[in-house]
Amino acid sequence: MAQAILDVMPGASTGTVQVSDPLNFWAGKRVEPRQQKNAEPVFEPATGDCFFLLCLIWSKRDKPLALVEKREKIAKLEVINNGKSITEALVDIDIAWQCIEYYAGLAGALAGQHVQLPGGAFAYTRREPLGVCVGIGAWNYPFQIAAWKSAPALACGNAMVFKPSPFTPVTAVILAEIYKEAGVPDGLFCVVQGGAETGTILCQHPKVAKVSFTGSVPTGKKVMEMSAKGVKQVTLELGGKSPLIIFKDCDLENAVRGALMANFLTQGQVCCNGTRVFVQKDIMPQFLEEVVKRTKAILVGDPLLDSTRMGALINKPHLEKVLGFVSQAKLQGARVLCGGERFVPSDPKLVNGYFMSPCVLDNCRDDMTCVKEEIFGPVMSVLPFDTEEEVVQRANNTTFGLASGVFTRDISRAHRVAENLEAGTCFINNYNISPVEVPFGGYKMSGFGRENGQVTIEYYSQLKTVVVEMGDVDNYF
Ligand SMILES: NC(=O)C1=CN([C@@H]2O[C@H](COP(=O)(O)OP(=O)(O)OC[C@H]3O[C@@H](n4cnc5c(N)ncnc54)[C@H](O)[C@@H]3O)[C@@H](O)[C@H]2O)C=CC1
Ligand SMILES: NCCCC(=O)O
Repeated sequence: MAQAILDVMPGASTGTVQVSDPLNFWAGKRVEPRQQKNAEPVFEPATGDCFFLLCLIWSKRDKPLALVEKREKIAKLEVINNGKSITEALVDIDIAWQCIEYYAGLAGALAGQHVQLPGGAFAYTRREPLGVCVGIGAWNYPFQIAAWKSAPALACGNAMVFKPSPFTPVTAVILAEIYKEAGVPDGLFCVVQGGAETGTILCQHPKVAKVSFTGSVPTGKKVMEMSAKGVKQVTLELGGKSPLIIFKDCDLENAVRGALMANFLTQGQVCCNGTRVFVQKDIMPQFLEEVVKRTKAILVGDPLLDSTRMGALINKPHLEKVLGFVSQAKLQGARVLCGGERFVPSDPKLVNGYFMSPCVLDNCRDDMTCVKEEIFGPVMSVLPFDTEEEVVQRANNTTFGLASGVFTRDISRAHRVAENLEAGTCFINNYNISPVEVPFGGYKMSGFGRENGQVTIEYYSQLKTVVVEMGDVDNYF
């Protein structure tokens, strides 16, 4: 069971862990897939070695041990599977735990409304579950995404079948076991492994009432299309190309920190990253000097070491894709101020890992591919601007709308810019913090629906109106 995986962890170091336990969770226990075919290797990003064989087809039809106690072990597994640094993985597990606590608390606060009607009649509303919800996760925050989707779903009385990304199948099943230990009835939270085919089966299943998806825009469109056929509700957390606007009156030190937070968490593989960094021309030289100095100082390497600040990208094709964006940016006239190359750590066991040096691009223009498309890697594009009006117009000139940020000491400007930016979140004088109390989700092609915050209850429940007559029926016939 989970212990089997978790018990190997105390002595674990990068390159030593092999996972052999089944990773599907059905009817209260780990189970092997019914058809053991199409096994695909899952690679450890830091070493490039296979550490698990995942069967992609699932044909099944038909006193709590706190998460906080398992925190470090889950974080280590997350690192081995995803490649992010242990420092970040621990934060991710904490956020997952806070999310579960938050919605467990909100469960008892679900309430309807009482409406008085003429003649003593009245009506009330009830929040009821939707039924079976499907969660489809991405590989950048495997455990956290499973928690963000399942916690509100279960709090509202639904069941959830969760499908992790086939690149990061390892930790969702541990969440299932934690729920079981906490008393969640068998079958209420299941984990099904697989890729597009499994995701399609889940989205098309007639007994599924809702799909909550995190991933790319093209796949999100397919999920929406399939769900539409069954009139299923959908939450879509898709990609982004978010603007971060830095005005000359900012606290420069904080703005630089914010730009790093906006670009380099999880090796830059974060949907809400502020990858278009607009800097007011007057402070461009100081900003670039400081941001480059700090970017060069980011320690890339073994993600299980406490000192490491940036680990490995998710897989080889993705690393090549990100490096390809940098090459294309150069061809289109961008200047690489630092990084943007494959990085080979000195530790021999990491030579085949998917590491790259974090990159800052200068001389960028709005029409460049690196400025228009989601790179999903550690690549920051810096763009100069003159006026507030101009920068807001340029910031909004994108089909995405997930997040945005502004650094300024002018409080009126900060709120005006926040109002005018077309994005689901605007950070003022910070970036990429994820308090569970705060709704998270997109505008435009970054999706719709929300995760986190009280409002998410509305996306995992339906409202029933009960009308009560206290007198005689008024009969027209
Ligand atoms: N919004 C975000 O947080 C994320 C965005 N991305 C973006 O997407 C790009 C591609 O990454 P992928 O992992 O291939 O993303 P993807 O969007 O294809 O996959 C996300 C999830 O959807 C599942 N899936 C794939 N095809 C499906 C289908 N037809 N029906 C139902 N489920 C399906 C996958 O198995 C995975 O669990 C990345 O390079 C990045 O730009 C990737 C991960 C997270
Ligand atoms: N902690 C932020 C998660 C955002 C994302 O899913 O990419």
